[in-house]
Amino acid sequence: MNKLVVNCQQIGKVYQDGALSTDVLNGVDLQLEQGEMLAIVGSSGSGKSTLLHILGTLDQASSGKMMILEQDIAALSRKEQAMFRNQNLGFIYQFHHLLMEFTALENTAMPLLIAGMAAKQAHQKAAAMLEKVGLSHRLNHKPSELSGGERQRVAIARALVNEPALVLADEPTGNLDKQNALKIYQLISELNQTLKTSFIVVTHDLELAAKLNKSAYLDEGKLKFHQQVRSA
Ligand SMILES: Nc1ncnc2c1ncn2[C@@H]1O[C@H](COP(=O)(O)OP(=O)(O)OP(=O)(O)O)[C@@H](O)[C@H]1O
Repeated sequence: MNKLVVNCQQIGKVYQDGALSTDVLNGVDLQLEQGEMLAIVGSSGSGKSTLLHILGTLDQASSGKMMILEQDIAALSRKEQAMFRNQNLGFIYQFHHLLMEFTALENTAMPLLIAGMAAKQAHQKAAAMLEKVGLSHRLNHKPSELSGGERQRVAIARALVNEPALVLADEPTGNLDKQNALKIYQLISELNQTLKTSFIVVTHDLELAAKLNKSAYLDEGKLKFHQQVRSA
């Protein structure tokens, strides 16, 4: 068995707002091996984004145990968690969240600069990653000068530039037409094959979900797995 990138046991999440308490997750178990790609589907409000935020160490579970890359996340301070995120995790959102005043190259280099890499080396790595996503001819374009699909590819390049072991994607194709959505899937799949990156993808797109190694749906606060559709 490959290394476990995610190992969660009985994750629970209750949002508490004064007297109002909302039970969202209620015993999520999840194991993901290095290089696996998991799709999570589920109805609106079932807790998909909540789970993704917890897995991304951006929010805390109310109960349960979570190991990411064999690290007990609860044992880390907030500062250590931020460093852990920067070094090990990548994030892709439905809306790209690129910085509008910066070019594709500068946006992509950002995680490396934050990690302390020298600007020249960071820009070289960013350019190489933008080439992988087919954008070497758009390095100096700002987000407003790129198409929707191109912006999403920059966001993917930025998520992958520091070679994270795990990428968490929230509706990565939700904002794209069918053709661009397919291109994004192909890109994710290629990067998964070449870099052995693991992906957890929250999506409403059942066609996309069916293409990944594993898929599960969130229901009544628990993850229920569909039969594995293809091996890693
Ligand atoms: N900060 C919060 N405080 C209280 N309740 C919250 C909070 N954040 C989310 N919720 C509730 O938790 C539930 C799950 O929300 P979440 O955003 O995780 O669902 P989702 O499955 O991602 O939905 P969608 O597919 O519509 O994006 C919802 O009922 C939501 O109202």
